[in-house]
Amino acid sequence: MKTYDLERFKGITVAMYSCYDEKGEVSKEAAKKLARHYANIGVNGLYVGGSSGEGMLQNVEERKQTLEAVMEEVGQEMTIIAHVGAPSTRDSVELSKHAEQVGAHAISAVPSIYYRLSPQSVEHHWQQMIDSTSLPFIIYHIPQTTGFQLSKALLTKMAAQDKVIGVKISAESTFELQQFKAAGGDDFLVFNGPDEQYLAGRSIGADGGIGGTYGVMPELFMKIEQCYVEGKTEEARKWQFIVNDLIAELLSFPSLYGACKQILKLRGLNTGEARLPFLPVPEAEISRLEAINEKILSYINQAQV
Ligand SMILES: CC(=O)N[C@@H]([C@@H](O)[C@H](O)[C@H](O)CO)[C@@H](O)CC(=O)C(=O)O
Repeated sequence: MKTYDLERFKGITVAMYSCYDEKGEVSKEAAKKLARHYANIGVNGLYVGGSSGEGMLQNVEERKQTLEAVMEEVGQEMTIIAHVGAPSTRDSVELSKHAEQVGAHAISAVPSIYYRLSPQSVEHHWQQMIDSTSLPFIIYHIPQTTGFQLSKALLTKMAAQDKVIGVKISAESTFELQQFKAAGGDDFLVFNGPDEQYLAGRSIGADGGIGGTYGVMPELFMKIEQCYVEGKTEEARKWQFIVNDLIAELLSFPSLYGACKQILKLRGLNTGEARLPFLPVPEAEISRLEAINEKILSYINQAQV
């Protein structure tokens, strides 16, 4: 049995978008406002500095500032997972130590990116972070961006450590999710990554989900979760299908992050532009996005979680 409190990580965790000012610099103020918004809705946790959080497009200092803002605002109310993965092990360890200093509840990391690494290198990279703090560690498996295919053998080896409490799987295979859950065992958490298959992930063994599009409609994912827990399968499917149509529309913009951040802006939560190379919503497409925002708000109203 793991010695960490695993319950606190279950449920809906928003992969929080980055927050910048008008000059494109990290805005602690905007990050606090956004984090507060999610806390007020009743979201369980935040995943800070991951893919949606553009951690890989920020330097170490910017990543620290973002995490500090979130911890200062909601660190006592929500479960905060700090994504500390960086191309170099050195930066990843520095971010891990910082996450512990500011009180994050767990650290998480992708394998190092750009270079094609051996499983031994990735294991060593992760182990350096794990050994640098007393925090629990969540593996972030996203092979479509990192190019690293995590094997069941390496997952099983890592999961044997008390500190390695789970894996966030953004690969689109529920088979793999189920296999990783089986390999990790009952006291090993599996987080669904693809938002389009939250319900499928839960049904096949995920303990919760971490997702980027949750950021503009956490209430709808909380609704799916509520229906799932209450055994209302048909209703859960209905909401998942609604969410999927919305995600399909969001994915039709030049960048998903740009579209989601523009939606937040329409709601008075100005998080700045997505950082380049992620493109903002073109001026000519703003009215289409406004219509999508209205649709999402109307579904949120109907969901009433
Ligand atoms: C490949 C990818 O970026 N997947 C996203 C999803 O939230 C994704 O944006 C969503 O399912 C829409 O396709 C998450 O799994 C990533 C995530 O949670 C993160 O921001 O770290």
